[in-house]
Amino acid sequence: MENRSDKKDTSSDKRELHQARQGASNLGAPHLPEMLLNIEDYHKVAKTKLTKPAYHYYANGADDQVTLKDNTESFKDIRLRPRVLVDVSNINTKTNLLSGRHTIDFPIMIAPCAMQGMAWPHGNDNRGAERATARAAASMNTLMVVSSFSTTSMQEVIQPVRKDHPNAALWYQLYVVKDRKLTEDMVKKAEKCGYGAIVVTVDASGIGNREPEIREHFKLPQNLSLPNLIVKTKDGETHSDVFSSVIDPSLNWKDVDWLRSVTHLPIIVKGILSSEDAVLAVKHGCAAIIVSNHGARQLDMVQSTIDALPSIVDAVKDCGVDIYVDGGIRRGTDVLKCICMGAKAVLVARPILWGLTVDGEEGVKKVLGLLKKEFEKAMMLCGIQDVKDCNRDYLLRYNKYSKL
Ligand SMILES: Cc1cc2nc3c(=O)[nH]c(=O)nc-3n(C[C@H](O)[C@H](O)[C@H](O)COP(=O)(O)O)c2cc1C
Ligand SMILES: CCCCCCC(=O)C(=O)O
Repeated sequence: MENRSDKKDTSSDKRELHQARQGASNLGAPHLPEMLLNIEDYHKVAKTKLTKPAYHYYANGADDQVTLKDNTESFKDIRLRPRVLVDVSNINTKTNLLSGRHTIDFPIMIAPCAMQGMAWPHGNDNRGAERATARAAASMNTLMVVSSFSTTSMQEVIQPVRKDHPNAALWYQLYVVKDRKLTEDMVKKAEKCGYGAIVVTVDASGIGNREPEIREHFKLPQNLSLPNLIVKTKDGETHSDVFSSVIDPSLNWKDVDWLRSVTHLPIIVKGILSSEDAVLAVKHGCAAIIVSNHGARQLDMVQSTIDALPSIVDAVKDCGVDIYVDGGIRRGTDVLKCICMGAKAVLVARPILWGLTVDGEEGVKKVLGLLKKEFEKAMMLCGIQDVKDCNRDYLLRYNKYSKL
């Protein structure tokens, strides 16, 4: 594929890959995918396969990337407090979403991720990437949120996957664009072709300052396009230019009411970091909230999402809305901490891109499978039989050893 090159491997990337291979061959692993034991293993290999600009676009955060680090590090400040002598011979991770509208096998969903085409390892069919991710989600019985900036149109993602998996659960992530007619058309199209909810992203009035991708002159490769928004990138235009030319920074709560008036689909707001905004989301009729800092790609220096979660849960837990969270989730124990803290489910983005880069649909399935297995094991070893029984008694604030 045009946008891939083996030349950009740094010696430290190569060393890491060699060590990963070495480690696995010491364990007698037969070939590469077998020895990718965790999300970080997938990340290391994906880094060697992507072009440098694409890697930096996917991996990095805004400004000094303080929040990017916090998103993962904050999980370490929370420790688990297991209970013993509980029958954990059957672990139940099935999760209902949006008052039973969907049931997923385990509470880990795929977050909206723009431009997956750059992570597609199988050459020419540029519509393959998001389709592969959708198939992987469906075959694992979980849910994918498709980005407005997908490199495959929303219809071309959902139609083929629904042939094999008629109940495949997909939501459409909406960027509200200046052209409200186009926004409305996107929403109506999503409803018509079978998406189960509209996830409106509210933390991107402009694109964050992501210096590594600016240094790498990142832009969408010529062989890819953004068909949902009918955006054709012009020569010399950065993706940040494209974003500012289409996205509407005047977006406000009245638009959420307007969105509700143009569709029957549930509206989910993505990008909530304060309890005040969570309460407003409930007042404006949203069906769910995604606690998110956009993978630390927008405003640096905001709270990590696991730290923002408890006060939001406390503010709206009795209001009948689902609360989901994303950001820095890389281990099953991270998932468990989120669910015990009060989230109904989590979403992951970068781990999915690493899986897709390494092995297409299979890679995404493996990544989801790894997280699922780790989550089940964490539940089992914590003495939790059913996701419904997760609560804050299983958590400790590490530094103070105090209960949450
Ligand atoms: C490469 C990339 C593209 C993204 N594109 C979108 C997008 O189109 N819409 C959106 O709402 N969020 C987008 N996000 C944010 C994710 O949906 C999610 O909030 C965040 O990345 C989760 O953190 P994680 O990557 O640490 O799992 C993107 C994230 C990444 C890494
Ligand atoms: C012109 C394409 C901009 C896509 C922005 C997608 C996004 O949300 C991200 O975090 O990146």
